[in-house]
Amino acid sequence: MREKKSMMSSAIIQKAVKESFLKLDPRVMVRNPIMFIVEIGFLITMLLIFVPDLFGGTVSRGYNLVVSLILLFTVLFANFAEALAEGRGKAQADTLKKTKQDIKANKIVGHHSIKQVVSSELRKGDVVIVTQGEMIPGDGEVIEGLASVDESAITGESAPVIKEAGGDFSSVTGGTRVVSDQIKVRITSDPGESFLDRMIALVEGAKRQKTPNEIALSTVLTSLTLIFFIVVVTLPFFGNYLNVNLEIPMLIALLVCLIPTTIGGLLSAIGIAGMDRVTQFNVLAMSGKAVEAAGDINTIILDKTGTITFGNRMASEFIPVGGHQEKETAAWAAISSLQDETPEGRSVLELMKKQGFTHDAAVGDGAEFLEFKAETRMSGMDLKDGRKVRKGAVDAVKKWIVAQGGKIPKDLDPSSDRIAKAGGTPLAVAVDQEIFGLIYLKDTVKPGMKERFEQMRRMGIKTIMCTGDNPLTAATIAIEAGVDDFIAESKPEDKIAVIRKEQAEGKLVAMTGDGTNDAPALAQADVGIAMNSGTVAAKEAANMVDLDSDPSKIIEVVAIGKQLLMTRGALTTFSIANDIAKYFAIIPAMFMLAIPQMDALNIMRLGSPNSAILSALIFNAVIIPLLIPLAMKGVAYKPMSSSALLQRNLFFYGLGGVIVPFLGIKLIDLVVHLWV
Ligand SMILES: Nc1ncnc2c1ncn2[C@@H]1O[C@H](COP(=O)(O)OP(=O)(O)OP(=O)(O)O)[C@@H](O)[C@H]1O
Ligand SMILES: [K+]
Ligand SMILES: [Mg+2]
Repeated sequence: MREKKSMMSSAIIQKAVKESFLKLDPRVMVRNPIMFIVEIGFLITMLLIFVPDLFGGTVSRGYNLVVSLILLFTVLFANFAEALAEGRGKAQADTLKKTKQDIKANKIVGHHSIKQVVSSELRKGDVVIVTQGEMIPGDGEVIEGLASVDESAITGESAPVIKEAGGDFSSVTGGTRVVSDQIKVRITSDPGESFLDRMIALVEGAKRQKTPNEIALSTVLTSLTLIFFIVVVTLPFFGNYLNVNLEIPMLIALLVCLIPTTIGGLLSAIGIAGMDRVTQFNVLAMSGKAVEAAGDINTIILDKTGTITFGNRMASEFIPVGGHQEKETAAWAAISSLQDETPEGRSVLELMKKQGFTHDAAVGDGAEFLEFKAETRMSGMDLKDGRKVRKGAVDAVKKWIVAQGGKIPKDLDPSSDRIAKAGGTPLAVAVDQEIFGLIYLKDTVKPGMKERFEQMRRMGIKTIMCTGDNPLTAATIAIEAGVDDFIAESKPEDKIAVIRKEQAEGKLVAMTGDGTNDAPALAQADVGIAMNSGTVAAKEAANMVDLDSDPSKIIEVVAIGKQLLMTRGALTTFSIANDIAKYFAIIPAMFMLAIPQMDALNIMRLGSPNSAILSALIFNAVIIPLLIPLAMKGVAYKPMSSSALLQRNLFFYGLGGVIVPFLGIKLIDLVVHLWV
């Protein structure tokens, strides 16, 4: 995916040329009513080449030939724009399809036996073992072990990433390769529904649907076309009344010049290219609608761990409280983590070993494990002898202790505040009614966050950090990262509540997250961006997946969305403004053909009525390919408020749209007039 910087290869261009002819098929053309009318115009004038007086006209075969050729090229240019925009995605899809071969899989059957199957036989729920050097046969979740995985086939990033059971780094993608160790993976998708399948369909544009914005604009443009059609069709009656004979090819030329062919020809290319820019950015957008919504976002919700910080929260210190000893704190912390497969849990056991502490190994026998839940914000063990061991967020453990009639040691809060003020996460360790101490989980803010959030502020976007962590840690990280606001101790439902509240105020909300606990909020947000490193649940709930797992990339996604909306707006403005000049070229010419005394109307001083009409028509055709680069690359975007941008663009493309064709038509006429 990453080898895609070169904008257009000659292979893509060749293919697009071929496609532009194939798209002439009327069954394809009707989907674009504006260009379909041009195609009909082409067919009628072509007919007139052979039977010039079919409608009683006097226009020569040669003139009809020229008009019909210009119309043909107008349609071909529009088709070419669309085919070119589709081209890169199709080429990428071909590369991805090569990745998607049948992979050998070691499926676990029964209790311990392993059966070799091919990846296409795997179903949701199957468990496979993948060892160093092997390809992961399907999308899934690591349920046991830890391995480094080369995901370059999907993300283009060559550095391997660590995948491990439990926590937010457990999801693996089919078609990627394990480069060290061994993992047990539970398959989460049926054949044909994998991430790679979805990705292929996306870049191929197979499932491309028009966005609501696009549909609205198409409707307006089609209505405009209909109005012009009615005007042009009724013109001959006026002509009759004035005793002026208006020729059919001239009327067709007039109609084609008046209807918004520029935007009509480029509209779908703009949309496809916008989606493509997002993909080039290593973000998979499930719909164009999401990309456009990103362009209008007012608020962004981010989670803290793994999004703003690196998220590899490691235990770094045991801090005893209430007169206990460090070794007791370490031992109970370890016991609470014996079966805790989260990175946090495992780091507790590692720290205990590193610091030379031990715990009574027999304590864990026959104990019942309570896995970490975002709702309880605790994990632990119910021991066989009835004792309950817990570790978790300090406020959660405090509540648990109080509920059992226990007391909170005086030195707990000062110690936990010290950790929190340093940006760390304190976990309290408790047994029954007693708190033994704290675990200091360290985490670091990713570099460059402050600048990025500052950029968002300039775009007029508010950033809110939502974390399950305590208010003090949250405040420290919020200040360090430079977010506008934060919400601490938030459970999954609180994240949704924040989003709903913003939405109720009429705001469009984006959310980035990686955890299973983020999934509901990702679904509720107008734009939900999941990290590729995140859990399967998060990725399924979101409408975009960032393959690089870089949450700050949301800025670029917003910028691309804005750029897409702006490009469409700018070219629509340009297209409609354009028609004014054509009007001044064609209308006088038509009447001058019939009433030579109307020469005063020829304000553009064009060579002859016939050359004026051809020049306007040629300009109308060539402006489409000339604008293809702009449609594909998008108009320039700088972070500033939407209204300032809108004014700037209206001025630039509106005025430009009026002036450019006057110059263009005049120039073309200087040449065309030599022959006509
Ligand atoms: N394995 C664990 N055992 C016990 N408690 C934990 C464990 N992991 C995290 N916690 C506690 O639960 C809180 C919420 O953790 P979680 O990872 O769900 O946060 P979150 O809502 O995703 O927010 P963020 O990811 O932004 O920190 C943590 O701040 C921590 O205090
Ligand atoms: K036009
Ligand atoms: Mg999280």
